[in-house]
Amino acid sequence: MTVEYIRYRISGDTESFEQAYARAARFLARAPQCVDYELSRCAEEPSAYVLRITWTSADDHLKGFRGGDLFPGFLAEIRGYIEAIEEMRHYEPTSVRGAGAAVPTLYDWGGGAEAFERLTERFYEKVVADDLIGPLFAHMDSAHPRFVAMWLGEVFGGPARYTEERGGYAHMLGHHLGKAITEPQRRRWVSLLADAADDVGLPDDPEFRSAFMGYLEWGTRLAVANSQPGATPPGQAPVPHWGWGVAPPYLG
Ligand code: HEM
Repeated sequence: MTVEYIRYRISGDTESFEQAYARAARFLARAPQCVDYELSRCAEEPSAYVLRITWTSADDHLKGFRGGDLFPGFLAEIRGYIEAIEEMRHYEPTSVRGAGAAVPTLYDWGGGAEAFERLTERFYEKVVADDLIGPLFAHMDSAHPRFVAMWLGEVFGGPARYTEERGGYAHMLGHHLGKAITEPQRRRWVSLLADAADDVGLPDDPEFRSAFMGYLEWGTRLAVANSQPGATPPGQAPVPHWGWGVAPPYLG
């Protein structure tokens, strides 16, 4: 991915400039090389604008988009502003990136470490009593519920305790390899965890529960695939960080 920044200084009619870009943006929206775009206006100096376009790669932009069918229509809309460009360059994103705390993490919303520990305690009480998946956990460590709470906490935006104290993704993966988990077992696992979430009073608002269940659906499908005989999943990978998706809590 590459990020293109185009800085403009518009002398005169800024409204026409914004309207021209609103029309040009229709071509960006249809371009498979374009990840996203945003035109921002300077608050301190309203004649200054920055257009940010994320492209799948610089080559995709320069050869794919510029050489493709959409470019002539795009250019026709904004040709009159080429003289007003002060900078037009590609930037490679660095590893310094992240989200602030304006939106709470699922971990905080869910109630933090204590809530996830209550959840897994209750969950594994149900698991060991279950005829379909109980036998898989017959030899589980008594600290297992706490370890899984640490994993879930880290995934949902809490401290990286599973990585720091337990070995991260590679360790979690090692526990699933060769277990040959079946689809009915996966479903039961998800269903018992959802029941446990109700039992211990995890938030039941639609936003939290849909994000929570989304992760469980994703994670359990991976667990099934990785547990099959002969599966060769990547041995090292980052612990996923799950967010709210398209429906964060409505904060007014
Ligand atoms: C989102 C899905 C899942 C997550 C996040 C998850 C998480 C984990 C973690 C973190 C461990 C290792 C705990 C430790 O450090 O000791 C573990 C072990 C294990 N998991 Fe999962 N798991 C998932 C799905 C499943 C499913 C669907 C099954 C089977 C139905 C399963 C069966 C097991 C078993 C049998 C172990 C080893 C237990 C033992 O210590 O004997 N997991 N899981």
